[in-house]
Amino acid sequence: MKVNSAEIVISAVRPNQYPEGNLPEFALAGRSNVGKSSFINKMLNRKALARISSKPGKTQTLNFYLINEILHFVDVPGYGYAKVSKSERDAWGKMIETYITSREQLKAVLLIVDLRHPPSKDDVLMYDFLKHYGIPVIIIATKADKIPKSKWQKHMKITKETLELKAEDSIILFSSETGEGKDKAWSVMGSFMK
Ligand SMILES: Nc1nc2c(ncn2[C@@H]2O[C@H](COP(=O)(O)OP(=O)(O)OP(=O)(O)O)[C@@H](O)[C@H]2O)c(=O)[nH]1
Ligand SMILES: [Mg+2]
Repeated sequence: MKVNSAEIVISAVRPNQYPEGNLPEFALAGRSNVGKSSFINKMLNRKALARISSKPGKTQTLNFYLINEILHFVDVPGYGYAKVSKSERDAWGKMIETYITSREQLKAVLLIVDLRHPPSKDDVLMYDFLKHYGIPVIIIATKADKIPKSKWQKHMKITKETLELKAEDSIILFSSETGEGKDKAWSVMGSFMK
């Protein structure tokens, strides 16, 4: 897809702050620092629309981005960051659960995992949580540029097996450095927009 416009619409916590209207929506989930914001920027050809940081835990709210006036991307705060207090973690959990279970515009969750390592326990929990609520999932196995191409398929297999990926869900090898997987990601999202 050619991206002509991309803008942040709102940083929301509660449902009454979510954008109105019926545009299809795709949310990004994944471990803190795994590369969710970088994924959004690469998909949109923007250097820094979604804030990237070397410090984990940067994204704290649900950040809604409007793309080409036809869809929303939602950048979700990452999980698994050790230095987060229990009350912050609980608030995060509530915010995500409310969003996932109430947002009818949500077409699929893009679950970002690190291709270099097997999905973490938290990644597996998140995948199971999404499946429990019947949400379609697109696994984005990112940072592919950090391992040799010869190892890609082996790591993809480990990722699929660790998640026990369901047949209806897809997995896409990705790199925010090189743009690997970008066209495929747009095309899989497109199949949810018909
Ligand atoms: N080499 C390489 N580095 C990446 C890639 N994706 C992300 N990074 C780096 O990983 C770090 C974290 O990226 P972010 O996009 O901020 O991660 P995030 O998941 O949004 O993090 P939080 O918002 O804190 O949850 C940054 O230093 C990025 O430059 C990738 O595909 N390849
Ligand atoms: Mg982020």
